[in-house]
Amino acid sequence: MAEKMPAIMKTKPAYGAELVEVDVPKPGPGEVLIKVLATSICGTDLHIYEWNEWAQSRIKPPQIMGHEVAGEVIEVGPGVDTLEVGDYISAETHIVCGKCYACRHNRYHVCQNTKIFGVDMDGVFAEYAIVPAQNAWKNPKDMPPEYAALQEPLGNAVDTVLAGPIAGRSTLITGAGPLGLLGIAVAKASGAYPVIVSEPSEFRRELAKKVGADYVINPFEEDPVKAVMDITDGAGVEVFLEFSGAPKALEQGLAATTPGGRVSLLGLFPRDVTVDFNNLIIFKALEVHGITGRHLWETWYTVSSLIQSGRLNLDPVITHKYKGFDDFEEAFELMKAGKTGKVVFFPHKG
Ligand SMILES: NC(=O)c1ccc[n+]([C@@H]2O[C@H](COP(=O)([O-])OP(=O)(O)OC[C@H]3O[C@@H](n4cnc5c(N)ncnc54)[C@H](O)[C@@H]3O)[C@@H](O)[C@H]2O)c1
Ligand SMILES: C[C@@H](O)[C@H](N)C(=O)O
Ligand SMILES: [Zn+2]
Ligand SMILES: [Zn+2]
Repeated sequence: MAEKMPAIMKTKPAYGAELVEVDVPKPGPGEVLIKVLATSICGTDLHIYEWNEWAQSRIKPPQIMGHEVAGEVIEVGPGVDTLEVGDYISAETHIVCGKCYACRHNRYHVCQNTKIFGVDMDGVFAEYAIVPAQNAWKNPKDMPPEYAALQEPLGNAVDTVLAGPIAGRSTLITGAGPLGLLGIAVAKASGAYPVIVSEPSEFRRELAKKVGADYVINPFEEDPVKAVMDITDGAGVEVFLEFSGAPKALEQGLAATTPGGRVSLLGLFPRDVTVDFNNLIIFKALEVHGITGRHLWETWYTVSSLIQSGRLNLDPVITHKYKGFDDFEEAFELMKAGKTGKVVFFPHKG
């Protein structure tokens, strides 16, 4: 095996990243080394690339980027008895402590000591990467690597869509970025109807339709609340799923939700938001969920089963595939311009 490998690294506290040659790492106790078969770009990677305020406060360059991954175990570190060479795995990216108050209540998804690959330590945008054995998820051998890598963000979408009943429920999804598109796929596979999507980008509205949205709305050209009321005969939607992080979308979605309906919020807002709590939430008796990460490990079982069921329409979500990392800057710039769904790298060119 090679001793050096290419990796996309955040080398400096500034915009961008570099493709560098680094040593192939050695797995320490409790870790495995994987050959990365597929790895996809998350919005968080874009924030790190752009070096926004959040990235500046959290990331300590130099560091290999990336956290969504599928790979084959090629070396097992000391003390690992749950994995062996040849296993085909994906990874839960949250490394949880198992000791804090939340963990001891089985709320690992809100562990207060969470560390994340590619955020708090070297990540997976490389030919080989280290994964702690406790974070590995074994995949069926016939799952395509690009789907296997998508399981992590799919977990975010599954927790958002399935935070309450969805089958046969009218559903509004705001934001059809990569996460919202996965949300549409999960909602459709789970029997939601009609699925109404509000998204300003024409490119992404088209993708939303391909994934299965029943109606798409441009919120910059028509009033989404009126459009939802027209589609639902004045009732409003039973389920509102927020995937945009846009304050206006939150307000419109709450207004478009039927009294007694369910609201699940995944999108992260760029600043504090002001909402008319009395009229839009309390007097409407809405059920509101904040969504973060994935439930360990229930969500992974659901995600894996949904993919294996063949009912998730994922192909239109994956808009860009790259062999190797040579064109990584193009990939990030396209994603930044909103001209992509999910972008997947296959690090090994052969
Ligand atoms: N809570 C979590 O654990 C978690 C995990 C991953 C991502 N996120 C967040 O989820 C959100 C979605 O992630 P993504 O990668 O798809 O982001 P993204 O920025 O690519 O997608 C957001 C989409 O919302 C659209 N949008 C903008 N204004 C809108 C409006 N007024 N109404 C409707 N749509 C609007 C944009 O055009 C874009 O397509 C982000 O805010 C991200 O930070 C949260
Ligand atoms: C870090 C973030 O991007 C990751 N996808 C999560 O679920 O938490
Ligand atoms: Zn992510
Ligand atoms: Zn913990």
